[in-house]
Amino acid sequence: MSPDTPDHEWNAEEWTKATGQAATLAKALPWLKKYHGKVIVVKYGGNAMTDEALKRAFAEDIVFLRMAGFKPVVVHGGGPQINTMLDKLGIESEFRGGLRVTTPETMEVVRMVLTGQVGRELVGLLNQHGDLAVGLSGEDGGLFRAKRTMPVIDGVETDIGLVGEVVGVRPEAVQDLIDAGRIPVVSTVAPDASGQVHNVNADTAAAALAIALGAEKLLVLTDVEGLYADWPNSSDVIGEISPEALAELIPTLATGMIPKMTACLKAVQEGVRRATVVDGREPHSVLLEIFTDEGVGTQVVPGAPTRIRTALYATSVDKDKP
Ligand SMILES: Nc1ncnc2c1ncn2[C@@H]1O[C@H](COP(=O)(O)OP(=O)(O)O)[C@@H](O)[C@H]1O
Ligand SMILES: CC(=O)N[C@@H](CCC(=O)OP(=O)(O)O)C(=O)O
Repeated sequence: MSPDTPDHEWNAEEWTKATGQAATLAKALPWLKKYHGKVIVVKYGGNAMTDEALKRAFAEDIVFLRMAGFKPVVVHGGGPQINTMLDKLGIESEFRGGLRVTTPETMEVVRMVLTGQVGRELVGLLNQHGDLAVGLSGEDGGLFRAKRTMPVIDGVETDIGLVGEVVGVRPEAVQDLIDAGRIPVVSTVAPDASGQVHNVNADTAAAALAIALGAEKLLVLTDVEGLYADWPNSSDVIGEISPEALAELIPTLATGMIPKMTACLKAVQEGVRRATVVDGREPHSVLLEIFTDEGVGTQVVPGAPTRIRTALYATSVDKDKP
């Protein structure tokens, strides 16, 4: 049934369903009160955005949050989509320390795919629910200022090309959209002081924006259940962890989890109340995370003792959920 369905006689099944829905809505009240008017930055990851049904569910969640009085801001990645385009063009690409080695040629593709393809698609999906989304990139309105980064890989500072870290944020353009009731959708290419555009990991950019906006929460979608305590040997998930304990763990992490957890750590260290990594393969994972006590994924919260739980899915360390 929808708001447009004409009134009619209930049957027993419909009545049970409707009372269940009313109970679910009533249970959401504490979270609606907690987050009403608050900014939540949601980082939508490349691997969690390759399935059509998941994409539509994500768009519904974000529009739901906005309609419920929250202020969601979407920062998107697009690693898999960049890989596909680089493959088509016959350009080789490698990752070091979870970051893409970015030549000037690769940079052109990154910018085209993130801002011209992935961002556009996301805006289109969100706008099927009422034209609230507006896309912008780190180049717009001086949103991000990047500085070339030299990550430490195996103990050595390494040149990986046009890869930047965010050293400055002017959140006004995003704040204006929020104030106008819109949903900003941000892609994460960013110029340095000379105007040279750099490739910025989307988790890193999402954290920088969450800090600059004074967000209540940073929510990062990924393609695993959370941060595994002993990846890839066990599927035990860290449910909750303090920034101090996470800082100790980061040097032991691998691949994409390095920038992701570093971003969560920085966000919480710099004023975001909590940062959570959730499984974007789960439909409606954003609503699940926000409207449940139990919590899903891995939360970084100041003062939290490390809490480890067994995985919800038996084969979590595999990429594919059963
Ligand atoms: N301790 C860990 N816990 C969970 N995943 C880990 C861990 N260490 C490395 N990984 C890897 O990091 C990946 C997530 O990073 P990435 O692929 O960059 O995510 P996304 O594309 O969603 O931004 C996981 O799929 C997993 O292969
Ligand atoms: C420097 C760097 O690695 N940039 C990323 C930017 C996109 C991104 O972060 O996408 P996901 O969130 O989907 O991984 C890249 O080129 O893939």
